[in-house]
Amino acid sequence: MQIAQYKLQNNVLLAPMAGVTDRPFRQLCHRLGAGLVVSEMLSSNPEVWKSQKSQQRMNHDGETGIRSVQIAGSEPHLMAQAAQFNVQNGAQIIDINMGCPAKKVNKKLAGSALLQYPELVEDIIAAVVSAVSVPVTLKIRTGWNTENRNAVEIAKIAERNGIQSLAVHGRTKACMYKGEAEYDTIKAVKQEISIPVVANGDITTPEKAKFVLDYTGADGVMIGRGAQGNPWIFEAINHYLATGKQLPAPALSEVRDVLIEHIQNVHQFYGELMGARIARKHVGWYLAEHDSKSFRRAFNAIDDANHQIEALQAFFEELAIAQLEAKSASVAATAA
Ligand SMILES: Cc1cc2nc3c(=O)[nH]c(=O)nc-3n(C[C@H](O)[C@H](O)[C@H](O)COP(=O)(O)O)c2cc1C
Repeated sequence: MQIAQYKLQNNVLLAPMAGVTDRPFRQLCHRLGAGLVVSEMLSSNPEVWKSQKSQQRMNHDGETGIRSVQIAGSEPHLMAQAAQFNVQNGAQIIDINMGCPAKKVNKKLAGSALLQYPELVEDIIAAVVSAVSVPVTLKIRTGWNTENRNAVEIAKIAERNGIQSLAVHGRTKACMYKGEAEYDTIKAVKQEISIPVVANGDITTPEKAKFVLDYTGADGVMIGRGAQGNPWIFEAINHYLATGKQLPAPALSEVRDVLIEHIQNVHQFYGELMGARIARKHVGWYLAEHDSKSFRRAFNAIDDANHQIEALQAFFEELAIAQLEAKSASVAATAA
């Protein structure tokens, strides 16, 4: 997939997720095969740029891969200013958020609330596109609610105002995250515009990614929650799309090494205190599928990097021993 001058390394993208796709996680997903990673959203309100959270979100020092930065807001001139500011700060793509359903965002008429106002959508896109020389992409939902599913109208506005790629989450704002994503609207969008279309929503397996690509004709897929604690999903999908075959799940030792490297990077980037909090979230996601409730409870009480790493090492050692014991018990049972 090509976004203006940028040829992506593949068509499986990481979705922006505030509170999840922090810089260390994005870098990890990029290293493990995501075709493009998009930053968590940044408000267009310059008053909040000085906050520690915004400063960290704006820090691109040493970031590898194409730096796509998402902005959210509702006033065209502020959105244009935010786009310029982020480009000066290192953004190589500006992504506009018209998909977020959060009350806090929607009550300021930003995120998916904008879908109710196509004229304002056009003004924002035109202002941002003319303010920067880098490609501008857009992320939307299928509409505000079922009665107003206007993704095709918004897509046409986006294309004629210079948007270079459009990601569509197959739910309306009213759906929030309930029910299942639908892909008919994404298919209709793809048929009506010629810029790249990226399908998003409930893609959590390689088979689902293939189904959605085939069904919608989209140019790429975007993975959100399916990547939480599972940065291997990009490689798994890419491999399946290329060969029709499944990759084996990562070995326990690989999960351990990647998770520990990730947690070290989180501490390095965010510092001890905030790092410990962010690390807890990610560890919870990585270990959700293991029998780890009591470990996670204990882990959540640890607040320094070294002890967090030591605890993870001990957890994986125990898990490896338990797996070996289970294997030899099953071999013994078969032999008996
Ligand atoms: C915790 C969380 C935070 C999110 N933050 C953003 C955001 O900052 N910007 C955005 O455009 N979408 C955001 N989204 C929406 C996702 O990008 C994506 O569209 C949605 O999760 C559906 O994809 P999925 O089913 O693969 O998760 C967020 C979703 C979640 C679950």
